[in-house]
Amino acid sequence: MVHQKKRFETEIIHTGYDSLEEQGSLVPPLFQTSTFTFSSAQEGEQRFCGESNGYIYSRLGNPTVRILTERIAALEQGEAALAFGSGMAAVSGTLFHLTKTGDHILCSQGIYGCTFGLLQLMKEKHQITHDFLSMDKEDELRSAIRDNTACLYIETPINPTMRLIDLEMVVKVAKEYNVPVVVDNTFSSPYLQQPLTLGCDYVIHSATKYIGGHGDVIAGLVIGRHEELGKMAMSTQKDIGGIISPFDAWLLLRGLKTLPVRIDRHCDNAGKIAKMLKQHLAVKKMYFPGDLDFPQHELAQKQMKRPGGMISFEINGNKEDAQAFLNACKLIKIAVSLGDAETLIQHPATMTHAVVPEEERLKMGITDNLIRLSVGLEAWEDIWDDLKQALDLMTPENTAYEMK
Ligand code: MET
Repeated sequence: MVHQKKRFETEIIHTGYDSLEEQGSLVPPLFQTSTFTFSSAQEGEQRFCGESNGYIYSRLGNPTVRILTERIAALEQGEAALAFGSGMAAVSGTLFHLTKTGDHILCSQGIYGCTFGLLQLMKEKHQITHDFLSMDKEDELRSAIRDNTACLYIETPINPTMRLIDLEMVVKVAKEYNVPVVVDNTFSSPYLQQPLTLGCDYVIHSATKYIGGHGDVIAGLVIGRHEELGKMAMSTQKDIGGIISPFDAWLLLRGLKTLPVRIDRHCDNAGKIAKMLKQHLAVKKMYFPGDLDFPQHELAQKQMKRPGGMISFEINGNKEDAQAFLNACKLIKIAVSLGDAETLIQHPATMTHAVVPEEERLKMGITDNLIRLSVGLEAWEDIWDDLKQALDLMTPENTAYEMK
């Protein structure tokens, strides 16, 4: 199919698929098959040695997965994409692709707990070391890049503190040293932020979150240059095998179609909830890029189309108070993950970032009273009513302890 570039909201529905090539089926077919038959032994031989094009086996390629990867590559404005069985398979695939024993990875000061765990593993097994850096000053960044730095690994917004990294600045410095920049774009989705257009080299998504959007898939995506991803496919997919299932790719294609509509609604709801949260006495600090007092509000406006649907906040009190607050929520579900229709709330210190040692966790800004909220698609008034009744229990006259 000749691909003529259209606007984001159109590409997300049409790219990579022509219904007339599939008997008019409006929706891309689900090729739920492990293997593909050859018309002859010779054809099998030709496919294995690359002399003829065609599918062989779903670990090496699948038509439903191909539509997904072509579509996400177009949305992130990359040349190619790979789909993995989880966000962490996408992270580990990318980092294993970019590093060798003895290398160094420079990370944003704050990364998802399991990514932190992966870096520990890479250090123990392959002597691949890492450092964390706020990356808010050019000179500090220059001094932190070493001869053996294999890549910069960045989350922005950072899970769960919502701190941002100025990608334009980071790319400028990284290019001086010829170091690739990898960005986990999960919190924004390609609708709000497209790091490759700023010169970053790889974008990663936990597609489990906003891209799937319905809480029914675990998957990951990597977008980047054709040549590099081709090599990554040969190692991390052909040989290590962390691929997505065709059904999960099909579910992601289904979820993806409504991404712009969903994200706009997530953003609308989050903006309203943030305004209310900020005024509540039980809320000590709030971290939301759309808040005028958010220290990086200007950067958010420069780098992101809208501030997103994630809010973190500290409540007055300690870990037990934070847990009591979560327990008092009724409509809002206590769960990790994010980007679903349902509003989800979680306690990073004991859940998503529980594996990070306390000292490191505090350096990342994850205190015991920090709470992360993934604002869902419900009526914002109902989300707020639920938060308010739980927060009201935390005010001095009516403390969490009375609830217990
Ligand atoms: C297994 S814990 C977390 C899942 C997900 N990455 C989150 O941040 O919520």
